Amino acid sequence: MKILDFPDSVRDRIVPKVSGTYVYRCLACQASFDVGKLLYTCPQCRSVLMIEDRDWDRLKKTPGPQWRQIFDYRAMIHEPALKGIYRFHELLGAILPLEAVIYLGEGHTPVVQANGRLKDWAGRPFFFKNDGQNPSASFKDRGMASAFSYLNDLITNQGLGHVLAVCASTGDTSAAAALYASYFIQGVTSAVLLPHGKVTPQQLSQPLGSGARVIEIPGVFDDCMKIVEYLAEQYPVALMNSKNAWRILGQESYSYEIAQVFDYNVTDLVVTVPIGNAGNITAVMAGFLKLYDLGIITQLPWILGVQSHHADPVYRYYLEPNPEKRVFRPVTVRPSVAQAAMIGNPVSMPRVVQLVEQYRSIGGEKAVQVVQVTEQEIMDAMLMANRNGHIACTQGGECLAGFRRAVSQGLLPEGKVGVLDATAHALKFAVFQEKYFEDRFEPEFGIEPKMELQNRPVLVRPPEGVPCPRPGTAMDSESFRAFVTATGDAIASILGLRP
Ligand SMILES: N[C@@H](CCOP(=O)(O)O)C(=O)O
Repeated sequence: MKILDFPDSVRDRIVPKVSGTYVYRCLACQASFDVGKLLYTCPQCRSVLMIEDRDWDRLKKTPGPQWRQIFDYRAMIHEPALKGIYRFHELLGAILPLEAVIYLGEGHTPVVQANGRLKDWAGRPFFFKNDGQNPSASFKDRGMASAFSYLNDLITNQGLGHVLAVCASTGDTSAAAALYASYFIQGVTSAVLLPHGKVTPQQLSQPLGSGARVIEIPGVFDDCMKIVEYLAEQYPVALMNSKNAWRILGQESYSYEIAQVFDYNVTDLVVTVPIGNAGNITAVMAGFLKLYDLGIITQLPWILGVQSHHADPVYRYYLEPNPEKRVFRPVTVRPSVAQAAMIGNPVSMPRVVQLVEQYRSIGGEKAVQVVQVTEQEIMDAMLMANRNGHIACTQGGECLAGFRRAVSQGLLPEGKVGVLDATAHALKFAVFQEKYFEDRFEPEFGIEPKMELQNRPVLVRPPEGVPCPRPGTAMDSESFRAFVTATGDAIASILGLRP
């Protein structure tokens, strides 16, 4: 749609202008710092940072209904920079000129309703939001679009020289960082740090294919994270993990899209996310709080965080009902099929603590809840989902298992509707499906495959004496007919077909 075709009420707001004053805000000491340079922790007290718009209140001059119109109409303009997360430019990147935006097709992922069978299994109606349909096949692309657009602005407009983008990863973050870095013609290269043997082959192939330097170390993600934090403190590198507050801003788009898809009526929704490094739940809460503050939504949806019993520090923290008595203790993780969330010391924990408090102060105690699920539940739920038309990864399975668990524990009253985060594409985690189907899980996972959820290929050969096709060798038509008939009949018998 051309600018002149938009209604007068929104026309001059469709293409956003640079506005606002962004600062890094330290969550502990409240000091603020210029966003003109890369910063990941507070130089004064070393706590994590969030990005704050000092001129936020200017956005309140636009009433909520008008914001909704602007965002809805913006979906109709053919401007690449506004096709992805920057449809919500004013909320997550107001200081960035559109020319700096890196758009690789991220965002606006499908929201797919569960069919009746799956709804009954879960106990409540729900939708999956398929973030595996992002360009590198996970939700991390949202945050990377933001962090790399910011880098692009520093390079093109603020004289930053060559940047080495580094990250620690369980797989998805590295795939996304390497993909976005590879888009730059000059100025940015990437190096990713992975725990050796704890990333699926599909995930390992992604940064390799994008040309990143891939470094593996013994240990788990938490160990890799400590090393990249050290690198970011000691060397001139750009840290692309969600410790980087620009990542959080981009991931807020997940909430904005949910609000938009549900016509900004999110009152009954239970937005369900797995918790790993906790950047995602941070961004989701921050996003809905911003929408609420601007009157774009009138009530906050509930948030349900889910953790495996093999990596559950956040769940344990909130087990203590008295906020005064809560103490955060990192845990030593055990093997998890929800490998992306196999994290014992989430870097965003201080952000979570503050945002949960803020969120609950508006939405009530139940507005944020955290549940724990078993590895068995995660696998069973993922397979159930995918047998009912979805493409959920193991973390998507974790969400469904958590949602179902919350229903069975009476945490989600009648009338609530889930929106579950399928954080990555199922294909990235196919190894766990294979282990389940072939009953090859190592004992520490504690997973007993259920026969009704297993599936194996069946090799059908024609009976002795019937010729078989061989690659590169032509068959005469009579032999080929004999092969088709014998094999077809054998398959029909397996499938129980009658002529
Ligand atoms: N699961 C993550 C872990 C790192 O996450 P980040 O969002 O903090 O960068 C991954 O895919 O690596």
